[in-house]
Amino acid sequence: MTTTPAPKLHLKGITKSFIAPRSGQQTLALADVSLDIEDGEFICIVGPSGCGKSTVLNLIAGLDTPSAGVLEKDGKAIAGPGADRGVMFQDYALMPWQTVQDNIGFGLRHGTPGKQFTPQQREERIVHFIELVGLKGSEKKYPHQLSGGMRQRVALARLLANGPDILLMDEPLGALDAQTRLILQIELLRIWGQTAPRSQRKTAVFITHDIEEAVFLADRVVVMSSHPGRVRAVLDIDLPRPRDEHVRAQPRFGELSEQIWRLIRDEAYRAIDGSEPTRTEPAESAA
Ligand SMILES: Nc1ncnc2c1ncn2[C@@H]1O[C@H](COP(=O)(O)OP(=O)(O)OP(=O)(O)O)[C@@H](O)[C@H]1O
Repeated sequence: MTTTPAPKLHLKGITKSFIAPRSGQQTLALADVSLDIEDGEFICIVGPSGCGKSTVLNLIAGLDTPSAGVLEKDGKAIAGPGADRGVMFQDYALMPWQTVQDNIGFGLRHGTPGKQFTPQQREERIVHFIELVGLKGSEKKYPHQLSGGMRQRVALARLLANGPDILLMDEPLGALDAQTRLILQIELLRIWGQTAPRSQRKTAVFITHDIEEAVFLADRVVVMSSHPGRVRAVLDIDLPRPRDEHVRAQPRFGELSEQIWRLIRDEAYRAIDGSEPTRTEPAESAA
């Protein structure tokens, strides 16, 4: 009898409550969130503001613990942060007093249990990842000398240099201008390895508010709803890979984007000002 391998990430019935220290008021951020993510999958999570996207990511990163439910990586409970899961945020989180190469090499210098690099290995990795993210020639620059897009390339190189097998990204492109963002979406797929076999790709969990970004990047899009945060739908993005900017012109790209927008628009309107959307077509039930 053959046994099926455990999913890369397994979330079952996850609940997360926050209790305000002073008032004692409880916020139910997540309720009964279940999701399996396979090795090498690119998952995007979208949903209205406050639906718990960052909370899900922080739990997987081990930066917080669930109030209830099962949270496993490779069949083992996630008990805290680890070098096997790298996190990248919107605000670069670079050290301003260090050069590009020193920022990228930071985690390598300090090492992690079971993962130590010799000085030569460190140098080789820094050079490799600087080239991979397209920063050759900027090694000695400081963050203030870089554009926002270049800073996020540094953050991505630092994330990859540490060799995690899961990439956790919380709106990493959210602060960039529209053109830079489109370019970095394409770059991210290249760096992730969309032309490589699935077995060589890293598992990626990517949070975004941008529906088209999610459709462009993802193998599957998880749509969340809020109060409390739940998984409302999981959509397969059946657009072929490798993808480039031309995929946006495909009718299927528009259909998928529209389908996701229909799932979140009522809550998105309410999150802004409590208003209801003006309907231009019959309301659709959740998938
Ligand atoms: N440390 C915390 N203490 C108290 N409440 C929290 C904490 N972190 C998150 N929350 C609450 O949990 C809910 C989910 O927050 P979370 O940041 O995960 O949502 P989100 O979908 O990532 O939001 P956004 O899209 O605005 O970034 C919100 O109601 C938020 O106020």
